[in-house]
Amino acid sequence: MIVTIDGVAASGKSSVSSGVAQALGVPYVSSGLLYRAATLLGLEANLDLHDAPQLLTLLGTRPVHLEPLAGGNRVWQAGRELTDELHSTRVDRGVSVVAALPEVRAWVDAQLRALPEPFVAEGRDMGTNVFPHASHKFYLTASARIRAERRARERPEDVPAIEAALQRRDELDTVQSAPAPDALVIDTGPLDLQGVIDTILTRLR
Ligand SMILES: Nc1ncnc2c1ncn2[C@@H]1O[C@H](COP(=O)(O)OP(=O)(O)O)[C@@H](O)[C@H]1O
Ligand SMILES: Nc1ccn([C@H]2C[C@H](O)[C@@H](COP(=O)(O)OP(=O)(O)O)O2)c(=O)n1
Repeated sequence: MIVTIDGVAASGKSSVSSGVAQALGVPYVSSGLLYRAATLLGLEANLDLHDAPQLLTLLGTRPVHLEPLAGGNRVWQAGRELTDELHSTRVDRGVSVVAALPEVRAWVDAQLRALPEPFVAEGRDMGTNVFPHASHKFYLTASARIRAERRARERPEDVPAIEAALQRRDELDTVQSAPAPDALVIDTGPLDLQGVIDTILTRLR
């Protein structure tokens, strides 16, 4: 069984997926972390993030491994854990450029499709492109202001700056961010985290 939870940036995908996965007793898979890891390694190597061949060569020589756990995903590059460095502002700024490269998307998709079922997969195109055969699909939304207010509780930046960065990323990610036609779209604005998790679990049962 595969459950997909897609949605815009900071809509609650990873928190909701973790809650749903724990209730189901299965791992969740955070696909965005692989795009973030590719971005971090590219930045550290001083690569032009638009340069797909160079990035793919780098990822070939420094393989990245995603560890999907129900409580939280971890990302490794050989013996080095990258997880804590993947949500920095510089990775946020670069990741949409890297995620727009078809070669990088193919690199991510191959890793995701090799994972053993069952799991909950979250990202942008889990229900449309990567797992179109998934049994249950969800798509999370909320206004940019509400999402920025939620993120501001995690980061030392003010709400207008986060809101502007989220809107910029929404625009850059539009191509791969459409909901699957068979996805249930949930406006998370009026709901708390548990409310979103319960909406999904009710639908699954
Ligand atoms: N429905 C909700 N109500 C309130 N806060 C939420 C809700 N969903 C998510 N959050 C909070 O918003 C922040 C962003 O959620 P996160 O799961 O990281 O989103 P994403 O994976 O889509 O970027 C987190 O601090 C999370 O706890
Ligand atoms: N399946 C996916 C997952 C993420 N991406 C892109 C889009 C986002 O800008 C980045 C980071 O995704 P991530 O889900 O970690 O980002 P947010 O938590 O939503 O801010 O990767 C994608 O294109 N396709």
